[in-house]
Amino acid sequence: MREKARAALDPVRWDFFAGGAGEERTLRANEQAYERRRIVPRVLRGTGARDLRTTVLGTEMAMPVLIAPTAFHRLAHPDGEAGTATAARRTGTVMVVSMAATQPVEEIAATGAALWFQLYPQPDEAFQRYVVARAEAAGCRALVVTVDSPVLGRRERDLRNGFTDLPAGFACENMRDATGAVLSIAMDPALGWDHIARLRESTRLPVVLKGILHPADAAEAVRHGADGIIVSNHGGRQLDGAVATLDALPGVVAAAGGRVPVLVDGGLRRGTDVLVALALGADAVLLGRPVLWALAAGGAHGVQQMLETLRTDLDHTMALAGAKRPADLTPDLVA
Ligand SMILES: Cc1cc2nc3c(=O)[nH]c(=O)nc-3n(C[C@H](O)[C@H](O)[C@H](O)COP(=O)(O)O)c2cc1C
Ligand SMILES: O=C(O)C(=O)c1ccccc1
Repeated sequence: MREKARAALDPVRWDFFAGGAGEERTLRANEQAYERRRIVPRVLRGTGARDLRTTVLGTEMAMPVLIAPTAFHRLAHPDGEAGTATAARRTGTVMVVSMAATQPVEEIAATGAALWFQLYPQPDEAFQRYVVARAEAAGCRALVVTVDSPVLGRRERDLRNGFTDLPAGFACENMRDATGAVLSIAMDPALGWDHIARLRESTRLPVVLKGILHPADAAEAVRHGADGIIVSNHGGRQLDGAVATLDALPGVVAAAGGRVPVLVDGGLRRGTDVLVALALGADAVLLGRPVLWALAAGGAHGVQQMLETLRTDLDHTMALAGAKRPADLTPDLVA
């Protein structure tokens, strides 16, 4: 799928989707962390047919894999976010809609997919409440608040290519205010935990903080009312040199202490990667670039094919490792 996407995409768009911050050390480290791990399988456990279904914060899913929020799907394929959502609906996968989506959340929701909505915390809290209300009204079932972006990462490929904004004819459709004007996504290094506490009070939806790496921040997140945590370094697009997410996962899981679900993203490419992340304590994982590659390669159908392939791969890997359910995946299965 990645090679098909590379062939299909304009090189500037390829660089935007593929690239990371700085030297791309963290981007590479995310995948390498999975390559380092080895599975220690159990035998003769009579798993029979596996059952990959799971429920996270009240949302049921066919497998413990969600679609990570990624910007600008219409730059990958004309099917756009609605195409990704159609694939999610057909495979029973949850899609996290990006605040930087190029279609309105109402149109994405019209596909019938189970959606969560991602938000960059906005210093204009009245506008933030307006966006949250819109996501709620469209039927989104959780808010994912991205906390690793006090400023935008330095993506050197984009700087070289002069890629600074969406081309003409595209817009961040969920950044429109009540008058229909499109506002810019603000990133504000002045924001602190009090902002999260107020956001928590402004919605009945579960609030999941995305971009936690330090165990002390996992504890702070729980203390400030977060309902879930996503261990993420933004796919290596924010702080280059940040720890690989798989290496950060056990510390965050220990700090969360079972009080809230812990999810992880970054570098997962195979069923074995999902197995390893779950064994090391994740309740579910998210996929970023694999979805973009599949969308670029084949639109909604490509994303559906990728998700079905991953599901088959995870099911097969679990059979070989002696696991019937996600809950059977424990740390002793990873060397
Ligand atoms: C092209 C691109 C755009 C992204 N846009 C967003 C975004 O709008 N909001 C967000 O929270 N994360 C965004 N991310 C980060 C992803 O949600 C996720 O953390 C990351 O892609 C996971 O790593 P992976 O691509 O190796 O699977 C983006 C990532 C990529 C590659
Ligand atoms: O989050 C990102 O990585 C990203 O590329 C993006 C794009 C547009 C607006 C905000 C973030």
